[in-house]
Amino acid sequence: MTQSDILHRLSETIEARKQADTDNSYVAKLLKEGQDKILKKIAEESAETLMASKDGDAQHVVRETADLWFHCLILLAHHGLKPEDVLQELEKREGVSGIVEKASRTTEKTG
Ligand SMILES: N=c1c2ncn([C@@H]3O[C@H](COP(=O)(O)OP(=O)(O)OP(=O)(O)O)[C@@H](O)[C@H]3O)c2ncn1[C@@H]1O[C@H](COP(=O)(O)O)[C@@H](O)[C@H]1O
Repeated sequence: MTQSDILHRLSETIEARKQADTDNSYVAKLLKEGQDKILKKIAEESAETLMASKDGDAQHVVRETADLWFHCLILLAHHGLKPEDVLQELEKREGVSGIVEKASRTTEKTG
């Protein structure tokens, strides 16, 4: 078992929470509240990550990024997606420099 398996296990838990009692589950409650509430949490956790970074506290950055990733997993589940979909996208991009990718987009527009 690798450490990255936690993303898979957590997404399975989140998926199962679609049927769970909202009184006993934070995830079930947030999924029930819907997209706007999930997006609000992501905005909050993003802002908290920015503030932790500006404070220069590395362990605080880790905790806030965990909150942010966790809420992004809930957003993916809301859309019927899994972390594997994002990991696949990152794999597709592997080895392609952002500078090269951006240049190819510019050429597409002007060419
Ligand atoms: N990883 C997490 C996790 N990270 C953060 N959180 C919760 O996310 C919330 C983050 O919100 P905030 O930090 O803004 O705290 P808050 O002020 O209480 O937030 P509000 O909801 O009141 O706005 C807190 O309630 C945290 O406890 C998490 N809750 C659950 N998980 C995982 O999800 C699984 C399922 O959780 P339940 O659905 O609650 O059983 C758990 O077993 C864990 O593995």
